[in-house]
Amino acid sequence: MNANWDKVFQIINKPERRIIGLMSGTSLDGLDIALCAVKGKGSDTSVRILEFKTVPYTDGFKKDIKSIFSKRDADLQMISLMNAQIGLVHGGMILEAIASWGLKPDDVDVIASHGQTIFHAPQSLHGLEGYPNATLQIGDGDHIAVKTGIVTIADFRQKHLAAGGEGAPLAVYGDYLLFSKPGEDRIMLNIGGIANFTYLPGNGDASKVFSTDLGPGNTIMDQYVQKNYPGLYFDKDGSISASGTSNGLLLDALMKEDFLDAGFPKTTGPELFNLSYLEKAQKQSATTDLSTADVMATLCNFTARVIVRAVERCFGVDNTFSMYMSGGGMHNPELVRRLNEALPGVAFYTTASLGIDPDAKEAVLFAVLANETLVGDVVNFGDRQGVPAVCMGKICLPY
Ligand SMILES: Nc1ncnc2c1ncn2[C@@H]1O[C@H](COP(=O)(O)OP(=O)(O)OP(=O)(O)O)[C@@H](O)[C@H]1O
Ligand SMILES: CC(=O)N[C@H]1[C@@H]2OC[C@@H](O2)[C@@H](O)[C@@H]1O[C@H](C)C(=O)O
Repeated sequence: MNANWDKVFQIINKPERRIIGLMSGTSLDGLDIALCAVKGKGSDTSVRILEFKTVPYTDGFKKDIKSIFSKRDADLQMISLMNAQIGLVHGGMILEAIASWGLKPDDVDVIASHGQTIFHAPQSLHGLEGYPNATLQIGDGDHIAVKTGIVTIADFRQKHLAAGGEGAPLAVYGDYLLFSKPGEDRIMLNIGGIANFTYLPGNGDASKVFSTDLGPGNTIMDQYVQKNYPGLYFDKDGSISASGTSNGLLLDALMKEDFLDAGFPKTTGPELFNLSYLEKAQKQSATTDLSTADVMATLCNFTARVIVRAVERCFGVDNTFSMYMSGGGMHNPELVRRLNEALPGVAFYTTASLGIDPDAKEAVLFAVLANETLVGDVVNFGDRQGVPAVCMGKICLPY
């Protein structure tokens, strides 16, 4: 038997696995690295975060990724180069993180790598008849495995697509396993570049659990700040949006989009929600002369409205569920204020109160997915559309 498999079997047979979960999302701000101690499988999974850090991307690296990100006419050579480059850069960041924690690569059993999404194309977005749902994450797993010497599980979304899903949101699997609680209806809201949530009914009925993208997120706000406030990457603490006034006409135009009215589950990305989307809405509503602060206030309100509309669609006016937030948007007080105001009576928490650092949550979820691939039984949600019963990821061996 190839010695690599011996290593994999040893990992499978351990009572507790040390898994590094990685996430580098649509905000392109950096790589989240969560070293997790994972025990058990399925609903008996337990996770302790041993270490966590976000390693910021350099400006040059951001620029390289942006040159091929969410663009239909990206340079094929650059995509090929970046597939290897992202793997190498992530591998280097992981080695540095491991050393900074006083550990060695041998102390880590597995890396669970999301990679960098560069294009998300569900049928609902590309609209091309006869073509499947598609999504593309680059940052090759073999490069990470060889550079670090650690077994790497990567490229999780392709199996989800192959089994009939849209390749996202994958949060549903980990959220269900880690955070379901008998007697409490929960919404696990992640506000990253794109906002999404998982609904976890308190009666534990797996056939009702789902996870869905909602719309933006921070993505349009981030893109607008980067264009109009040179030197800034995002609206830190919501100070720009708090200084402006939300414009009703522009907000109405932004809310007019079929995706926002489509049923759950659904997925999207910056391929739809971008500065062209904003410009179109500004033209339609004759609000092209708004101040940048007012545009930011409206965009912040837009994100809040998108989330609130989806929550209301799920629960009507019944506000007896609890909301557990994660993702960078929960650090924006102006956005959270708007959510609190629009959803009175809803108990807002972050996943910190469930023992998981909200900034690490998505990285942790990939560690859980990798654990399931190694030792789990397939999580079955009743084979409904959008949540196929699959384990995911490709196993990349270090030598
Ligand atoms: N202090 C803060 N004030 C306002 N916004 C913040 C703050 N901290 C983070 N953010 C927002 O959060 C974003 C990063 O969020 P996060 O890392 O969760 O996104 P992501 O994982 O890249 O996206 P996705 O989940 O869509 O893939 C930043 O770009 C910024 O918009
Ligand atoms: C294609 C893709 O990378 N989608 C991401 C993105 O970021 C948030 C939202 O859009 C979500 O659908 C997904 O990530 C999370 C981790 C998920 O799959 O659950």
